[in-house]
Amino acid sequence: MSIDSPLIIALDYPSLDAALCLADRLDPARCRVKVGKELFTRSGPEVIEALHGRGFEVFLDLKFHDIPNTVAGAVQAAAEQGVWMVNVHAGGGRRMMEAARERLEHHGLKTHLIAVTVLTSMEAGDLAEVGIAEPPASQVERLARLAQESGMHGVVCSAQESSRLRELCGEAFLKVTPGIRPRSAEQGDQRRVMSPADAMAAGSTHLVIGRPVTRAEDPMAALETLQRELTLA
Ligand SMILES: O=c1ccn([C@@H]2O[C@H](COP(=O)(O)O)[C@@H](O)[C@H]2O)c(=O)[nH]1
Repeated sequence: MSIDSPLIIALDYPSLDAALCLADRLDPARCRVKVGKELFTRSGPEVIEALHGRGFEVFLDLKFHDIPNTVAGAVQAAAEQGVWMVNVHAGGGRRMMEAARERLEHHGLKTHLIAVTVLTSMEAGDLAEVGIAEPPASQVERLARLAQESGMHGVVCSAQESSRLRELCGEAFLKVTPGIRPRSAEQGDQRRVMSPADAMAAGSTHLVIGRPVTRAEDPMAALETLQRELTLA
């Protein structure tokens, strides 16, 4: 199935049952779902099968970052499970990203392959502490350019960088943006945030939303409000 919605709901739950409990209330024609490190580490490939069985397109967000051969193998394993999207860290460098892309091409695997630039939880001080003097926006641009040259289909960035990346990398280059916060929502550990409507206006192609929906008192009502705000309802 191929859907138009930009929404990707992050199923950050500590068990398969909890994740499927929300998934069973979602409509796979109106959103995609994301499986991240916590859920995948607990449930393994079973969760992917269960979500596919319910008709969802799945973004497997494991942010691979290792030597090129290891990352290529991991990306191949993800793609062979039929996920819609998988990601690596752009900081792993050109050879790592190229090895991942070439492996998918070699096996005719059509999974979207994207690269994480700078985590949306990071701000300038965090980058400085790990030896990066550039502000987040410049580091994101540098890594997005490298990701595009290495054949990635897009990047994970914050929506604050989407409009600049639209100019730099073009409309078709995917800008998958977590750190989405409706105005009333708590920021939590996120630092480079934006509201859903502003993120779309800025050029994000996909919005990743976790806690504002999954931790809401009424997750389905929170999602409805979001869809109405984006005129997707
Ligand atoms: O830079 C990044 C990359 C990935 N994420 C993931 O997105 C969701 C966001 O969840 P919220 O609850 O809406 O904050 C989460 O799964 C992260 O692992 C990110 O936030 N930033």
